[in-house]
Amino acid sequence: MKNSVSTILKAIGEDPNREGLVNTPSRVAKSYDELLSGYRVDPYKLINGALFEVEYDEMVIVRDIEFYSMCEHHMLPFIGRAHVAYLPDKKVIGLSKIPRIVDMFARRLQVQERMTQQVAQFLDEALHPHGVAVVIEALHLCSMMRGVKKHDSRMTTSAMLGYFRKNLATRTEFLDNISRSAEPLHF
Ligand SMILES: Nc1nc2c(ncn2[C@@H]2O[C@H](COP(=O)(O)OP(=O)(O)OP(=O)(O)O)[C@@H](O)[C@H]2O)c(=O)[nH]1
Ligand SMILES: [Zn+2]
Repeated sequence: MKNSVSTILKAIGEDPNREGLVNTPSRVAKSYDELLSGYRVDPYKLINGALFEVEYDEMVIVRDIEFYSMCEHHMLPFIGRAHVAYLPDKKVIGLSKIPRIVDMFARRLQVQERMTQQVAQFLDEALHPHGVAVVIEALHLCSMMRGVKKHDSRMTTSAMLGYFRKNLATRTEFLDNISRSAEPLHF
């Protein structure tokens, strides 16, 4: 990775040996290691058995989970918030585990649609709930600082499984709840 970054520095006309850049290849390598660490995470280890049997069958919603991801087309960041809900079938998951799952899928080269589905599908597989819903809103730097240069266009994607897909009232309850979200996205 370090050699490749040096090559990029030369290709853009920089001198990779000048003082400010000498350590840049190793910094970038370290930084990618962190930003793209999601490939090396086993999601079942991540949830660490934090699944609990509870007689609770109403909707659980965790909203405004901030995340940082990288688009696979340009390797530029997209950042935003995920809102996740599920309808438990006797099993609930530790609260902190949902943001951890979002982070794990965010820290890969992604398109927002796939990331949305992966979060929903993993929760479905791990919890076997009556339904899962994931809505993600994000700003894509590739559309803001280059290309079409649209600063305010945010992308919203959703994945609805089980009752959230079949039952309009369930979906509406979730969407109403997240529409009362915090302040708008910004950099
Ligand atoms: N659907 C989707 N598209 C994305 C995402 N991230 C980036 N893109 C888009 O991926 C597309 C790649 O298009 P290309 O024409 O191959 O690449 P490009 O020439 O850099 O495109 P422009 O961004 O239009 O300049 C662009 O339209 C991006 O806006 C994402 O998460 N989901
Ligand atoms: Zn992009």
